[in-house]
Amino acid sequence: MPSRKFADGEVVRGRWPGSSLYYEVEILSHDSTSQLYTVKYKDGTELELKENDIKPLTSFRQRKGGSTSSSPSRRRGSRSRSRSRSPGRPPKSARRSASASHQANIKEARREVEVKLTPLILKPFGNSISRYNGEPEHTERNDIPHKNTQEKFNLSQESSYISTQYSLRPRREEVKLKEIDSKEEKFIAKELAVRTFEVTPIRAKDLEFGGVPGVFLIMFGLPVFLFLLLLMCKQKDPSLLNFPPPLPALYELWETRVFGVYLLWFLIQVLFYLLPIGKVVEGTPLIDGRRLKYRLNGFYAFILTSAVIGTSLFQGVEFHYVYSHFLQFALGATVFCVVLSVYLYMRSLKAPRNDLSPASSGNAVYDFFIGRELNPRIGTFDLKYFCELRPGLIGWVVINLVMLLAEMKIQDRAIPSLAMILVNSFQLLYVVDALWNEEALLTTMDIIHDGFGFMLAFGDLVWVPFIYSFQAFYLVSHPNEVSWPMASLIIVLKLCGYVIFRGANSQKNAFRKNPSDPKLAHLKTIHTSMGKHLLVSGWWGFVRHPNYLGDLIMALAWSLPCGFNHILPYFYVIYFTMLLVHREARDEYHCKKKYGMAWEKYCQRVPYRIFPYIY
Ligand SMILES: NC(=O)c1ccc[n+]([C@@H]2O[C@H](COP(=O)([O-])OP(=O)(O)OC[C@H]3O[C@@H](n4cnc5c(N)ncnc54)[C@H](OP(=O)(O)O)[C@@H]3O)[C@@H](O)[C@H]2O)c1
Ligand SMILES: CC(C)CCC[C@@H](C)[C@H]1CC[C@H]2C3=C(CC[C@]12C)[C@@]1(C)CC[C@H](O)C(C)(C)[C@@H]1CC3
Repeated sequence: MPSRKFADGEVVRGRWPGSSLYYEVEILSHDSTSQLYTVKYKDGTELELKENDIKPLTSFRQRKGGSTSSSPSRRRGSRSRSRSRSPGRPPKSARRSASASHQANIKEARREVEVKLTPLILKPFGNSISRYNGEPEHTERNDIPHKNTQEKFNLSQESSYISTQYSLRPRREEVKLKEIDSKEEKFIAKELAVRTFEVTPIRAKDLEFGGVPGVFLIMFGLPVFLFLLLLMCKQKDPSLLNFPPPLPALYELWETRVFGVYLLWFLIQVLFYLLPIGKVVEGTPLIDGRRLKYRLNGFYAFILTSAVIGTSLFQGVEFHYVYSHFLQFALGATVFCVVLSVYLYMRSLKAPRNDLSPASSGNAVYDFFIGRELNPRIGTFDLKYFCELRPGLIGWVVINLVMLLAEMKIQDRAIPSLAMILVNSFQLLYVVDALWNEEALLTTMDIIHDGFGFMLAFGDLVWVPFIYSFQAFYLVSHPNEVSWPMASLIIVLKLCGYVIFRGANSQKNAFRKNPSDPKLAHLKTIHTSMGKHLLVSGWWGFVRHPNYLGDLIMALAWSLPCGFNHILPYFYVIYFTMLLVHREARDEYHCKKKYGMAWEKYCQRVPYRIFPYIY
């Protein structure tokens, strides 16, 4: 068995990829198969390095003491020392007086290479999406310091040791600036991509959702909970104090015809997804710098689905069938999701390492849940992207319509209740908004970070359509008359939530797409060592997740039309608060890792996460 040279926790010097600079790093772990060390730089960046790229601290001290090593770096070091009058070099005395480790690093870097910093033009990518179908590309002008300006080698505290916005190169290399700039642009872009999306093996303590026992519980608990909830809601008195009804036997719930209808629905959505209509855009760069292409036709799929549903209604298709077999549909969707998850896991075993999700861990149970492969595709058909917005989200609106029709039939109404109209129109607005702004999905954690496994398959295909339609389902058997003044208040609440939700999401998306957008010129930002900026005023200066706040206010407005007789219709608000608090914590963890000190500065300036003055 090959032995390892460095132990976990050891502080050593790690080479910054692509450069000859070494920085102080801590060894986090070692993968005996790939022979790679996972190391952590002082700014929080975690990378995998080969043993050759790691040096013990002592080897540097030796050279400092005037060893006669003839290594290339050493040679460069002596060259640089001979140029003691270089403007980039501080006087000797200043160098000698430095005692802090940060200073030592800077000195070490100076010995390694005589460097010249050339600010680079970085095309906006990170979370921005570039169009490739003929539309002009925006450049991140706000982020671009003046080109060709030579700056002193000055490593700011915030960027810890190296700001990836700058390139470092030996002065002796006499290459034309233009050539270097274009080469560096490519290198830095690739390096940034790697830095952001590097797949680092996750240690057991880093597993999210309570690790293996947690995800095991979620996978078995959630489907059971879903059926209990639906059964409770069907009861005459859906009080929590009542005993939950017993779960029916599986054979009672399984209906092949229902499953056939579900498959038909799924295939229709696949067909709409494959239609060559709508703009094609590129997603965020993957670990290897590639960008996948996505067709944005979700809104068209929604229009076409509405046309199909409208025609079917006109033809007299019995939509009540969905209501009367609601549990059977939920089971059909769950079975489909389990089969899909098994397929996704099996195919991921053959996927190349670069295609794996940064969230995957190497543990089979955990990876089955979180998803091993980041973007499973069959040809150009992207399974995760498709499932995230189409069958479940559009299905939710169709189920709401089914509930509206069921209410009229069961309660013998000529028109639906005001409560049902409010719930239907609020949630319709939410879904249409998501489909209209489909492009924004490409920058979410689900697409960039999480794999496609049971979590998203179940969330997208079962949880969203069958739980998010819960208020409408509740109103079918538990009517609630809403007065007009009350309805007006609820509408105002919904609109407030929507303005915050849409305002925050649009502001961030517009900023990420083009930080020099004149409409955003009034906003304050802070610079990060990744080269990107963070908004610290406007919606994002109010709380750190204003979009979650808006979403939660809207969630409350969806439940209020159900009245106050039972807590059950408020289940969505409770669950959603838990989901977003947990999601916020996950995002915070990733941002801290990505942006280091800059994120901490942002947290100081904007101390509340979701609820101002509360949390
Ligand atoms: N209905 C549901 O069940 C449900 C579930 C989940 C989410 N959602 C909704 O989906 C939407 C998207 O949510 P999301 O969870 O994907 O997260 P998000 O809040 O849209 O995005 C978080 C990302 O935004 C960037 N960011 C954070 N602070 C910033 C700042 N001050 N300035 C600029 N960029 C900043 C960071 O990424 P970069 O810096 O890399 O750009 C961060 O990782 C939200 O509106 C949410 O409410 C709904
Ligand atoms: C453990 C499980 C119950 C967790 C299930 C989580 C999912 C239900 C959510 C995870 C990501 C969510 C999401 C939306 C819906 C709910 C999820 C699939 C979303 C499609 C809702 C509309 C938004 O506008 C959105 C497109 C930004 C959003 C994307 C994320």
